[in-house]
Amino acid sequence: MKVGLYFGSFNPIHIGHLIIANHLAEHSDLDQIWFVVTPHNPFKKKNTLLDNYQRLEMVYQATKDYIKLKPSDIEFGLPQPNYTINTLAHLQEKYPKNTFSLIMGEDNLKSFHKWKNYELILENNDIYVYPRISEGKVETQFDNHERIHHIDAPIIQLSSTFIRKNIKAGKNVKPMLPEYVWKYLDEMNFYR
Ligand SMILES: Nc1ncnc2c1ncn2[C@@H]1O[C@H](COP(=O)(O)OP(=O)(O)OP(=O)(O)O)[C@@H](O)[C@H]1O
Ligand SMILES: O=C(O)c1ccc[n+]([C@@H]2O[C@H](COP(=O)([O-])O)[C@@H](O)[C@H]2O)c1
Repeated sequence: MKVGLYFGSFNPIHIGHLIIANHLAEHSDLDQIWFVVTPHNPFKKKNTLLDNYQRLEMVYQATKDYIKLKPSDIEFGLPQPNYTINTLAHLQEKYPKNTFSLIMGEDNLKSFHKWKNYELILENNDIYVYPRISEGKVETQFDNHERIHHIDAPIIQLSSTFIRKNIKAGKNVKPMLPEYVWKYLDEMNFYR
């Protein structure tokens, strides 16, 4: 089975994440897309980060009606911060018959040369890159790379940071979130 690993903090999952995963589900040869909820991104501080299981529950609820989209808690039991190379090794050992590719926004490709053992990731895995407006440049070493596939799809100007900031400022963010996620965040008073 061909699996696209969509790694993320998902703090919280928003409709942009769903549009991206659904685009890959509909327009690529990936059989499934696993939303891998990351306990701790090595490049990010944890101050506004919700609990792992709360983020996982929102991902579960947001994806449950999509047959090819699955939540994954595989990183919950792995050492933190979570280096993707370690998770890939763990997954490949656990599911030797699967082929794993990565899915990421273009912002992550711009810092990909700083990831642990990124050359090894590229030796063994394809990467699907979703366009995103962000600061910085993609390193030239990644230009026309045979493992890196740029997706031609509508740009989505949405981020979890923007949603968190707007919730804090008391703004209505309902259209940016899956229905369950909006209700859950509202009831729990998160990010206020
Ligand atoms: N609007 C978007 N367009 C393209 N890629 C996106 C978009 N939103 C998120 N992604 C990608 O989805 C993955 C998971 O993202 P993440 O959970 O960090 O969301 P985020 O909106 O970037 O969050 P934050 O604002 O907290 O950094 C990353 O690879 C990120 O690049
Ligand atoms: O492996 C690394 O060196 C590395 C460096 C930065 C980010 N990552 C991973 O990239 C994923 C995207 O994170 P985020 O917070 O942008 O959603 C998440 O799973 C991080 O653990 C991984």
